[in-house]
Amino acid sequence: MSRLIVISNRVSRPSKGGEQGGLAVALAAALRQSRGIWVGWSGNVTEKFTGQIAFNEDDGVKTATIDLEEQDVDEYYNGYANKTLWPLFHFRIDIAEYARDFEGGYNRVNQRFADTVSPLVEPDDVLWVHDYHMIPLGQMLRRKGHRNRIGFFLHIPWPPTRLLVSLPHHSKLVETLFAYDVVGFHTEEWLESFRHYVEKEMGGSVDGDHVTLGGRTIQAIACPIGIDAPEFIAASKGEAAAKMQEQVRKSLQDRAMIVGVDRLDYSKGLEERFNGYARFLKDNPDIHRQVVLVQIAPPSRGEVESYQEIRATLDALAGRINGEYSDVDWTPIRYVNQGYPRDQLAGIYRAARIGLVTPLRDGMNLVAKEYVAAQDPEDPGVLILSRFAGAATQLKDALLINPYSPEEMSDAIGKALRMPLEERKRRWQAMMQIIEEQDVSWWRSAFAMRLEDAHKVREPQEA
Ligand SMILES: O=P(O)(O)OC[C@H]1O[C@H](O[C@H]2O[C@H](CO)[C@@H](O)[C@H](O)[C@H]2O)[C@H](O)[C@@H](O)[C@@H]1O
Ligand SMILES: O=c1ccn([C@@H]2O[C@H](COP(=O)(O)OP(=O)(O)O)[C@@H](O)[C@H]2O)c(=O)[nH]1
Repeated sequence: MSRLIVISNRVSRPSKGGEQGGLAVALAAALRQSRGIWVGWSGNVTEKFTGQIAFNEDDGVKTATIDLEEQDVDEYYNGYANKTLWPLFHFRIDIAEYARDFEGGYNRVNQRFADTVSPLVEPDDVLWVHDYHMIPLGQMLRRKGHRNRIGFFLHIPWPPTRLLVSLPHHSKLVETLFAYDVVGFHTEEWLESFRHYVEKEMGGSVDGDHVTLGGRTIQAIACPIGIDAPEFIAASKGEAAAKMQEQVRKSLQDRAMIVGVDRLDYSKGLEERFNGYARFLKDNPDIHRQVVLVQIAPPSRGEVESYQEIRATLDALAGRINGEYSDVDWTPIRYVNQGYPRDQLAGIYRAARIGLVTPLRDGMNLVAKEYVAAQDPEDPGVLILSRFAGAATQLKDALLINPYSPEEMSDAIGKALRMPLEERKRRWQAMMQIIEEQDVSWWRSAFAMRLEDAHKVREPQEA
């Protein structure tokens, strides 16, 4: 087995236990098996960039991290990644910011990562680069002479061509993807948009999974990420989950709970969700005191203005809805700005009659899969899912809705609350089958196999 080098903005530490995402779990297993290494930003800011690499080993996973300067964080992470690419790739060109400094900082930090990774790379290593923070990294590594297999996975949507062209130097950025051997997306829709851009905007060609530009052929594939299903099912039956479930149930006093769990991000559609729920309250005065929406929304990317704005909007909206509908002994929305470890989240999901997952646009959305996996098979809750989440392409037995429509959301909540046990079980079983079949290990192996094959394509190209 070749050694795996994973490179991503954030590096997860396995010993943090309950706070780990499925991605971290899957990659940690592969890194352990191959005695690989995970490279990324430490999350720390240093006065002057030194390039010094901090090596650590955490539960058998080796990590190599670097500190960044304040200007790097401003221009690369807060700037180009989260003020430019994130909104644009989530179709929000109205709030995307285009500044030369951001682009410069993004390229500078990617070059810092290339300089960090390069001396660690051995000829047989397989490299796997993750997400929109690191798009040009592969090209920078090729320029340093590395001929290894290098894959790239985009965890967020790929926007339609007519939106992508609003990015200054868009083709320069997209061209860098042709340094990779395999480029992965969560869904066929994002893949299709990528192919469309390459054909229409750059004059490239597409032949099945092979996409060619200027004599370079890469494999571009759709490969949806999954969760660590066995681990999550076990967590939902574990002690921490049971304790949390009991605590939540007691507080509900027999009311049906609707749960939302999202980073506090405008792409997650929280404003529209609150409005949809308010519409449900307006349409169903008889059910008022029988439901509670628990919205868990840990703050995210707080240095970015659009995130400060959505936070203020939601504070006001939750207050307004609660003010309008609350009674002395009932509050319709519990709005919680703190995060929970995943083993406790599993208990919260299990206590909820409805999982309300309504992003306006989302690469995948793992919360939707976790909600389903945490349910009691004998009495499962109902998932209401935005048709604009990547997860909707797999979880077709959820109640799929348009998150922009308060009426659709209101109707779906009513339908979910009334749904007979047999239908709930049937829908849950169908979703669970996919979640278990296409779990995170499946995702990792499927991508790794493509990367293995890709090398056979790459060699003749370079001969
Ligand atoms: O690192 P942050 O800036 O705090 O953001 C957290 C992560 O958010 C994004 O997640 C995406 O990846 C998920 C897994 O594939 C997917 O389910 C979800 O739809 C995406 O939004 C981001 O892409 C990650 O890089 C961030 O670490
Ligand atoms: O309080 C929280 C809220 C979320 N999460 C985890 O954060 C991830 C969110 O992933 P998702 O794909 O839904 O969205 P993203 O935030 O990556 O865009 C999921 O694994 C959640 O279990 C968590 O551990 N604690």
